[in-house]
Amino acid sequence: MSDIQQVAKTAISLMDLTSLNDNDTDDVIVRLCRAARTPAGNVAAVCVYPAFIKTARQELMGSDIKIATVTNFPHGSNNIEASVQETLQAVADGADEIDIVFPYQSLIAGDAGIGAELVKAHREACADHAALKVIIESGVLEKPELIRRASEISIEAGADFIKTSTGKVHVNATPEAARIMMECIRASGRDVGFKAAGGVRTVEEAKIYLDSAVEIMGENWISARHFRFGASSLLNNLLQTLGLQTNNQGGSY
Ligand SMILES: O=C[C@H](O)COP(=O)(O)O
Repeated sequence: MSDIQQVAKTAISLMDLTSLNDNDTDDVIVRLCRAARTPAGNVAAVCVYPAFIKTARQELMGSDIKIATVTNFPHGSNNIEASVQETLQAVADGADEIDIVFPYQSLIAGDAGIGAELVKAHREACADHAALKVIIESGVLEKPELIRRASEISIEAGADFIKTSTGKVHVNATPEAARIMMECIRASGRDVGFKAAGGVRTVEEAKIYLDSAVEIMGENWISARHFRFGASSLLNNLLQTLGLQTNNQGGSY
């Protein structure tokens, strides 16, 4: 197996195979869950809207593939009570992982406190039942000091992962933001993971993030416990890199 094929195989095992479209249906999510079991091994998780947790649960029963969902999504409101209700419901419905959007607009406006409070409240809501992944929307925060601040606040408040992006804004994951975020994880000394999400579509792009992760966190850190790709359109490219046939010609979920 060539180096790039090894990257493709690793990236499959680290993928949150995502469908977060307004026109998603049960059928779309069933197909997503079937695609999640690839000839090169299972992806780490599927990521779906809360309305489809039960469908995914049923389809993935008996597999090791986690069910991730999104709350406070995609705008990152500062409404703690409403967003916590969404998370509690998602956990009750059987989500294994909750990707919440940090109130990034509040941080840009100078309020760091609300982000800390919101993440802490979601930490409590997830308790030991679900992993908490915090989306900081790095492309909108834009400035390195804001990306750093949102990462530090989220880590301090109990995030299990920090995640770059919703995939719903103009600038999503970038290698620069990824480096800043992983450097914050390293500096914190905490057992926190990183998720590059939004706009990652090729094995070559995936390799850039993995190379940075190895450089900053070390090779042993790379596993689904610590590193994920959130992607709707990466899987076909990885399977093609491995010389495996795919039925989904569109390459996008
Ligand atoms: O969390 C994952 C993102 O929403 C996926 O974004 P993407 O559709 O650009 O791959």
